[in-house]
Amino acid sequence: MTAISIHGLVKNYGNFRAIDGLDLELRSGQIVGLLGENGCGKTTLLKVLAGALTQYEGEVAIHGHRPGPESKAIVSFLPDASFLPDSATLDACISMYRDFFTDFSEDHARDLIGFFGLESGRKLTTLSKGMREKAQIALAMSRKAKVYLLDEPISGVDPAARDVLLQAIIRDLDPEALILISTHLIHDLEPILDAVAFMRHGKVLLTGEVDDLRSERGLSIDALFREVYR
Ligand SMILES: Nc1ncnc2c1ncn2[C@@H]1O[C@H](COP(=O)(O)OP(=O)(O)OP(=O)(O)O)[C@@H](O)[C@H]1O
Repeated sequence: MTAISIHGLVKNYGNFRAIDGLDLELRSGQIVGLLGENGCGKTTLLKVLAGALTQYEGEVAIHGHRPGPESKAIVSFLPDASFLPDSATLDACISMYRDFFTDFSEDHARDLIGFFGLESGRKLTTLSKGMREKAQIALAMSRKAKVYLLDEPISGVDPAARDVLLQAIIRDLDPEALILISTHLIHDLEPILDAVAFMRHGKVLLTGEVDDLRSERGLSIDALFREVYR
């Protein structure tokens, strides 16, 4: 089933074209890595899909809905910048999510927060970057969404903890959900990815299932990335 369908997407910031006629079709039930160099448009694309950027041209559909209230109800978006109020405790953040999102499971969030070793009474200001990322992931993944858009979710997490964190992301995941995850940490993400979309200059350069790409090219996705962008 098609989860995301994009045709001819163009997004300009003033005179600068950040997304330049992008086409992409992604089906449900897979974890897709959105990969590409700095500034190629990954965050911009995720923001359009999340409904956070509304001025664009082209066709964008998420389970048949243009980005807007109906799509936001089924999309869990984890932006790259911190979006939670600094002075709030994790308990307060959990309450906010409970109030905002009918598909949010407080039990699941508390379970993940405990699993990550975070105390829910702590204020966000007292958390390190990596701890904060873990908290944000716990909240975003505790919605029963159809589509998860995760923008660089583990960039601040230490290498030893990344694996555990990734396993926690996919634990209890609805097999019909789509996760689109932008990252530069390809080597770390590769074990959980089903497919990838490589971007360059606001377009999709290459897409495919990771197993197909690895056998066709005889390279890991990490090595393929280095070759493509050399
Ligand atoms: N608000 C903005 N105003 C003007 N230009 C912007 C704005 N946001 C992004 N851009 C430009 O659009 C292009 C795409 O940016 P974007 O953040 O989508 O890239 P990215 O692929 O996520 O990069 P990175 O890997 O560094 O996070 C960049 O050239 C960036 O400078």
